[in-house]
Amino acid sequence: MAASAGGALPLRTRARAKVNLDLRVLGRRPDGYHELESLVAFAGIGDELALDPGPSLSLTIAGPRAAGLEADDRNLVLRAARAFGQAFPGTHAGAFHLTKRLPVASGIGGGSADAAAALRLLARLNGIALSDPTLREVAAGVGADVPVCLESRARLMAGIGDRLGPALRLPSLFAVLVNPGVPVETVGVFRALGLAAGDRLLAAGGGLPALPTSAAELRAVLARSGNDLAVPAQRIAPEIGEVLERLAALPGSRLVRMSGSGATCFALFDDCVASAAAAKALARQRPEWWVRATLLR
Ligand SMILES: C[C@](O)(CO)[C@H](O)COP(=O)(O)OP(=O)(O)OC[C@H]1O[C@@H](n2ccc(N)nc2=O)[C@H](O)[C@@H]1O
Ligand SMILES: Nc1ncnc2c1ncn2[C@@H]1O[C@H](COP(=O)(O)OP(=O)(O)OP(=O)(O)O)[C@@H](O)[C@H]1O
Repeated sequence: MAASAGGALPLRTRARAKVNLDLRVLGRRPDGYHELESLVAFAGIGDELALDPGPSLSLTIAGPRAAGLEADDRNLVLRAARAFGQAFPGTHAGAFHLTKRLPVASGIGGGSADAAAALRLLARLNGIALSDPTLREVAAGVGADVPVCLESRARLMAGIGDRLGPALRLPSLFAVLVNPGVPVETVGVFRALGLAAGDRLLAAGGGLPALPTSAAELRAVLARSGNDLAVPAQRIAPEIGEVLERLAALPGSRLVRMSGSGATCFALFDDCVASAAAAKALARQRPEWWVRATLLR
């Protein structure tokens, strides 16, 4: 991208994929939203967002996953930027350019990561701290996953995504992420869970007993939990069943799970040699699927 009219180079940030390492649904609030508890990590892969500071707000989109994603007012980058402008009157914006690499509506929060990336760039441009309470409110107003994506650090997420624990230094996990190419809308998966508003099922488990010091220890902790949205998501997208089966059958696959509301699933491996070989083998089996080896941390 060329330098902006004022000579300043565009600001850039990576919008990393969010992965729910586990996810418990505790109940449904009277307003219809679901109370969750989830250990969230972030992948090395993601979209990229650039901001060329200037007088008017705009968005262009390119990249391998841009097809079908409109740069209109519904786009989460523009929604986040408008909400920022309303919360911080008189601040500067400019021309955003999004390179879309993550599959859309896939349970790894691509749109939320893009919205959070827009807020990070606007905060940097206008000298606002990421810890600013108004910025956090803006993030929560754009979407449930946006607050955790603001810093994109591993942490426990609770409430409807608005209660965040401290950033965690998790052991790095060697993962393969797989999406079968079926978009799954989050709202439908929560609906398929079938809870009535006001249903309160479980008390919060309180998260990790102690911070695991090795990937094997973390995997052992994760093996005791799951993703409560996997069963309703499979009713909507039965392909998820095949993704989980194929991931589990790969040599060296240690733990297999769906992220968020699906359909992206992940498998964990001992090292990058095993995860790279597994990704290659699965891409050969199912060339039309989105398959990526990456580090989660
Ligand atoms: C499933 C997760 O991805 C886990 O990280 C998130 O909870 C979903 O986050 P998100 O995609 O940012 O969700 P939003 O765009 O805010 O909400 C989409 C819809 O999902 C439902 N929703 C979302 C979050 C939540 N805790 N309870 C809900 O019931 C609501 O019907 C909402 O209208
Ligand atoms: N920049 C964007 N990138 C992706 N989706 C966007 C964007 N802007 C708006 N959307 C819309 O937001 C919806 C959710 O997309 P997203 O890719 O964030 O889903 P997701 O990965 O399932 O999210 P989550 O894991 O947070 O539930 C889609 O219907 C999509 O059309």
